[in-house]
Amino acid sequence: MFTRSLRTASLKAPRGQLLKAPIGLRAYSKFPSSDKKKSEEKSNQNSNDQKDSKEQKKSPFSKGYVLGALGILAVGSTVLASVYTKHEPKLAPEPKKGPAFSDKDVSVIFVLGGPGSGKGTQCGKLVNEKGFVHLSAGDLLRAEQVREGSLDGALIAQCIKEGTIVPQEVTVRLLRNAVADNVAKGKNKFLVDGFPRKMDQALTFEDEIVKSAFTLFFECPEQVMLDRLLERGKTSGRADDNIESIKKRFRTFVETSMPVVDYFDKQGKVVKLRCDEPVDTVGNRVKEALVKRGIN
Ligand SMILES: Nc1ncnc2c1ncn2[C@@H]1O[C@H](COP(=O)(O)OP(=O)(O)OP(=O)(O)O)[C@@H](O)[C@H]1O
Ligand SMILES: O=c1ccn([C@@H]2O[C@H](COP(=O)(O)O)[C@@H](O)[C@H]2O)c(=O)[nH]1
Repeated sequence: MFTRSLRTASLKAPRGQLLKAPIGLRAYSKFPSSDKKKSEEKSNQNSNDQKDSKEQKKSPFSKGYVLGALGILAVGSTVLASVYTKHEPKLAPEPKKGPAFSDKDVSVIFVLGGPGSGKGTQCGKLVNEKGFVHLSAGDLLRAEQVREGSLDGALIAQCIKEGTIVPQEVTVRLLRNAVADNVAKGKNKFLVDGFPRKMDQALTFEDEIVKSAFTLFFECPEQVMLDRLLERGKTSGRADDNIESIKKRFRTFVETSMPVVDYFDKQGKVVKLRCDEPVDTVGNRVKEALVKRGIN
């Protein structure tokens, strides 16, 4: 009530004069008026009210009708909604897709080992002697890094320099494309070199591309690898063949990549080879290991 009177206060009028404010406000007006005026006003008010109530009875859009209709609509829509919710079909879980290729048609050997253990060198020999396709994850990343229009170039460059692992989405995508391109050309024997370097990569590759046949693991003392990499760094032009990056790569290898080797080892799928001997000696060991696994 006080609030309503306050609202009328802005309507300035001489003392005793009726304010031309809306009906609701007039009722709360504090300004005095004569009795006659009061009774005239009251009778006007009553006749207005009677008119209103007659009109309300006549019109289908009167307050009562509208409120009633709205109520019916509200109840009806609630009932309908509950019926439809009950019968709404539940979303079926997405079916698991499985690898793109069967390991009966496509043969993948993972080649792992510390940086500088000689993976690339031995893969090169097997390409010439056994007709494998050599896919080096590092080479694919380096090519992507400098590819015009690549969105991942800067990220790849930073990971390589820091010796960290590029997010799997990037590397798995590059490998998936490379495998598919080669399969389309009728090639089906792959050496996947320097991959998987992290557990998520191993799981995604085997879930989405193809299950690996086994892993060749090159064991090599750290000092030997260091000497080889520093020597290679004199001519390789690689951003990570320097002492700072090499130390970081060694740490990543032990902390992040060795768990992958252990994971496959527990499945009996790792062939371990010493590789701190001349290239051809190591090469012969590799070939013997392949023969033992049925690859001639
Ligand atoms: N058995 C070996 N004896 C001596 N030197 C070797 C031997 N194998 C490879 N090398 C040399 O060591 C260096 C590293 O070899 P390679 O590039 O094959 O290693 P990697 O494991 O592929 O390294 P990264 O993981 O860094 O690419 C090369 O300069 C290579 O010529
Ligand atoms: O699966 C991978 C493989 C490589 N990287 C990055 O590339 C460099 C160099 O790899 P090399 O096999 O020695 O050529 C490696 O240190 C990683 O930074 C990767 O992220 N994921």
